[in-house]
Amino acid sequence: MVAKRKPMPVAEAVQAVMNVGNEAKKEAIPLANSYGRVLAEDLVGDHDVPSFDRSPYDGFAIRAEDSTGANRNRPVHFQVVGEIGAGTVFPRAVQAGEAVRIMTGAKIPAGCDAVVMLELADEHNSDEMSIKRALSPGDNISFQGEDTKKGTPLVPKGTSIDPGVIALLATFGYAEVPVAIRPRVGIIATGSELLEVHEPLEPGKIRNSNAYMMAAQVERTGGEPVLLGKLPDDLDACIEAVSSALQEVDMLITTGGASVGDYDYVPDIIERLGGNPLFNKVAMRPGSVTTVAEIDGKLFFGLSGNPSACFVGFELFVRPILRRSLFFEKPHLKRTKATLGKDYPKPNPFTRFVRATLEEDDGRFVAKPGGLDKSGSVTSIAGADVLIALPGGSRGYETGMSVDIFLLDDHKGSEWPWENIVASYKS
Ligand SMILES: Nc1nc2c(c(=O)[nH]1)N[C@H]1C(S)=C(S)[C@@H](COP(=O)(O)OP(=O)(O)OC[C@H]3O[C@@H](n4cnc5c(N)ncnc54)[C@H](O)[C@@H]3O)O[C@H]1N2
Ligand code: MOO
Repeated sequence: MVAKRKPMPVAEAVQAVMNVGNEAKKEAIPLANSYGRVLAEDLVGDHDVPSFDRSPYDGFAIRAEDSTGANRNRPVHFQVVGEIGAGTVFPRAVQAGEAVRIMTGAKIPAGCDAVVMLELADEHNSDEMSIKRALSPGDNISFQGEDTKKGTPLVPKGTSIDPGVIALLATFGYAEVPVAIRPRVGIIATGSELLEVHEPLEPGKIRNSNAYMMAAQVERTGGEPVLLGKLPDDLDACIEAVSSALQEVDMLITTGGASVGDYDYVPDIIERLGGNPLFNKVAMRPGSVTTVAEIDGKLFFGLSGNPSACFVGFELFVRPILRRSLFFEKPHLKRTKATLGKDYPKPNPFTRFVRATLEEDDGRFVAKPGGLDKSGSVTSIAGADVLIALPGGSRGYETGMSVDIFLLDDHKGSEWPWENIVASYKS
C-alpha cells in the first residue's frame, strides 16, 4: 500500500520554499559583460547629470541681457570671440556684447546664460553675428543636474541590467559592476526510458526534453544551469548522484520519479539522504506530485517527469527562490488579469495552471488555452505566453470570464501594430 500524500495549497507550498534561506551573493564583473545580469547594489548617482551647464544646440552662447530689444527691424550685433566644441572649455568669462560659437554638448562659457541656435543667427563674417529676437536668461541651456541630481536613487539592487541601466552604470563610472552571483542549479533527469537528444527513437523510449527545457528556464530566471545528465531507475545510483550533485551546486532539481510508482524514487532519495521534506504533493494541476526538501542545507526539487508539470513546477517553485537569491525584490511571476478566450469546461478540485497564448483584442488582453492540456503534453509549452490560474472548484470556466494570468516572460506584451502606427505618423 502506498502512503497517501496530503496536498498542500499552492501558496503555502511556495511560501515553504521561500522560507528556506538562500542568501544572495555578489561579484564584480566588467560593464561590457553585465547585460542580463542582476544589479547587486543600489545605484545612486554620485554626481549631477549633466555635471555642468551645457548647450543643447549648435549656436552662439551669449549674455541674454545683451539681446534686450532685438527685433526684426533692429537686430543686435555681437562680436564672436571664439569657438568651442563639446569637450572644450572656453578659457575666460564672456564680456558684454561678446558671443562664443558653441557646439551641442559644450560647456556654457562663464558669463553666458543663453544660447542662440545657429539657424536664428545672421553671420556676417567669422567674428560678427546678429540676432533679431531677444533671449531670456536660461534660454536653450541644459542645466547642471536637470537629468538627475547627485544623491538621487536611480536603480534599486535586484534589477535586471538592461540597456538603460547599462547607460547609467557607464554614466557613473562603473567599469566594474556589482552583480548577483548566478546560483548554480543542478539538473538531473531520471527514468530508464530516457534517450539522449542525439539518439534515435527506440520502442518505449523518449528523448530527455525536460533537462534542456529546465536549463533554459534556469537561464531565463538568471541562474546558471548545470546539466548533470540522466539516470536510470536505480535507487542506489540516484542516491549517489543526488548526493554528489548537492556538493557541487547551490540547488538541485530532478525530473521524474516523483509519483507513487514502483520506480518513483524521489521520496526514498530524500529519506535516505536525511532530507527534511517541505511537501510531497501540491493542490495544483499540473505538477501535483511536486516534491521539495532541504538536504544538507540545500534545496532539492523533485519535479514531475511529465513535461508540462515539470515546466509549471519550475515556474512556481524554483523561479521565485532563484530570483530571491539574485536580490530580486519581486521574485514571483508577474500577475495580471485577462479575459478567458476559450471555454475551459473541465472542473477540478485543484487550482489549475493552464498554458495559454496572450493576444490583444480591442485593448483587452485575451488568454487562450492552447494545445493539449495534459500534464504529459510537451507541445503546448512552446508558444505559451502565460499560465492562466483557474481556482479549483466544482465548475468549469467560460469564454469572456475574467481570469488571473501569470506572465512567463518579463517582457511579454502585445506587439505594436507597427504598420498602422507608421501610417498614422506620416507627416
Ligand atoms: N497511481 C498514480 N499514478 C500517477 C499519479 C498518481 O497520483 N497516482 N500521478 C500522476 C501525475 S499527476 C503525474 S504528474 C505523474 C508524475 O510522475 P513522475 O514525476 O513520477 O514522473 P515519471 O513517472 O518518471 O514520468 C512521467 C512521464 O514523463 C515522462 N518523462 C520523464 N522524464 C522526462 C524527461 N526528462 N523528458 C521528457 N519526458 C519525461 C515519462 O516518460 C512519463 O511519460 O505521475 C502520474 N501517475
Ligand atoms: O502532477 Mo500531475 O502533473 O498533476 O498532472
